[in-house]
Amino acid sequence: MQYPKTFTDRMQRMLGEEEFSTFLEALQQAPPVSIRINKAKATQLPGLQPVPWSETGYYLPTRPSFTLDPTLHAGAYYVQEASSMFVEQALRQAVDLEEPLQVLDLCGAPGGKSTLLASLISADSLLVSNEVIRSRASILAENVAKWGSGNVLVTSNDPRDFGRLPDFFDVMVVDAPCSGEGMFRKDPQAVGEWSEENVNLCAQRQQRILLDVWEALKPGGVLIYSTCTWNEQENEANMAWLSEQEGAESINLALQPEWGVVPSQLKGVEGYRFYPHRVQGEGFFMAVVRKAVREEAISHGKSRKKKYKLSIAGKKEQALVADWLQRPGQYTFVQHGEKISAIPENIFEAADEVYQHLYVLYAGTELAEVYGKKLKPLQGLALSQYLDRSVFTSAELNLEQALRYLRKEDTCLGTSGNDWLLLEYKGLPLGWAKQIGNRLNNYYPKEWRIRMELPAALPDASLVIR
Ligand SMILES: C[S@@+](CC[C@H](N)C(=O)[O-])C[C@H]1O[C@@H](n2cnc3c(N)ncnc32)[C@H](O)[C@@H]1O
Repeated sequence: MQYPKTFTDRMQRMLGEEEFSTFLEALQQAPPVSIRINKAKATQLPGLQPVPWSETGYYLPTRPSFTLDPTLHAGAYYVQEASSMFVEQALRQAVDLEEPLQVLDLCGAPGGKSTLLASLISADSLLVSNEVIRSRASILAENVAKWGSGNVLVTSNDPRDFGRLPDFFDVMVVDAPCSGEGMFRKDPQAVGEWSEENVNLCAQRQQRILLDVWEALKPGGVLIYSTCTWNEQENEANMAWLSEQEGAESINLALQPEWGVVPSQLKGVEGYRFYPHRVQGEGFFMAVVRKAVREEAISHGKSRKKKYKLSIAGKKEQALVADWLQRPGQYTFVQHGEKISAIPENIFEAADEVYQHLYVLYAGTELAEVYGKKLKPLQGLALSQYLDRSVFTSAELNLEQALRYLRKEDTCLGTSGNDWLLLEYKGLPLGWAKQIGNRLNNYYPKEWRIRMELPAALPDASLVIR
């Protein structure tokens, strides 16, 4: 692979002659494959090598066909590049995760950081997972629903819209769009798209994004900034600029030497660099800063609102869905058109505030759609970590049946009746089917279906154990 000369010259200056050659060698190696498991759905994987800075990340010895593993579709794990799991250290070291928090993941799609954040924050915390590009926001909503934590709102707004929520978030993750130098090994197309001019454009865009959302961070709140590129402009220089411009203070993280993470400093702000010859992972940069606390705290409209944007579901509808989730008393059931969703009661006020100002695509746990006097259970419920499975009739599928179901093919299990059936694979719910006599109607969401043709021989590729 040929890399642009301005890029290699800069990396050589940055790393020095000797280290630069090991760096170039590492770029020729196959990228490692890693996953992060959803502890609420799957157990730890003792046979696999852990990602050192993550409690739930593992390396796989080879790349399986993830599409053919129904447990991935069940939200039991997420395929995530190992370096980016380092966000976990920022959360664990710089934030009190026991506290109820309002967290924003600004550049959220496809959902690697969001699903990680959802696993780390407490059940009383709200995660707003945003993605400005609408088509990508739908993929984000799909991955959030599969993860099933129920305390996430997926929004699709431009960063500037967050100015409507001043001093709202305790924590913000800005995993900014960047020039992607750290992805050169994994994605050769990134090499073709790279230019010095694009680096400058990215750096300017990142500054704009940071300024746009800064107002939404509470004084004393924590910003986690990351990119998957190595040039200083998009990384340390942007953080130093933010610190000068807005008085942000650097938060320094404790590093284990064996991790191989390289700390960097510019104008008092510390950053963390990931190089493929030092870590098992792709190129990555992260820095953590705290917004200065103002002398005078500004009141931010905590007074009780008169009119809520969210509508509470009718008593009749609430009674029908109330026992579908474990601990139903902890939720507020809301209705939007035909759809009934559950929002944890403790985050209802904050969720409503988000609804007042942003475009919300997915909220909490989508439970059911009302049709006539009946309810149709929704995919969000099947994948919820809090689904009360004892309420529904379920059926275990074998691998081929599970994959055919996920392809949205018609399925026949030799059952009969007219119930809703929760279809499972290895004890993990995949979705719903409706029995009509001895026929089964497949209710898997059509936008989520597997499009790949099934191979003649199906290997049991499932990675996790329930
Ligand atoms: C590095 S990716 C995010 C990856 C994601 N955080 C994850 O861990 O899966 C950057 C995201 O920023 C979005 N984006 C592009 N332009 C943007 C802009 N002007 N403001 C905010 N986000 C933008 C992209 O669509 C992309 O999804």
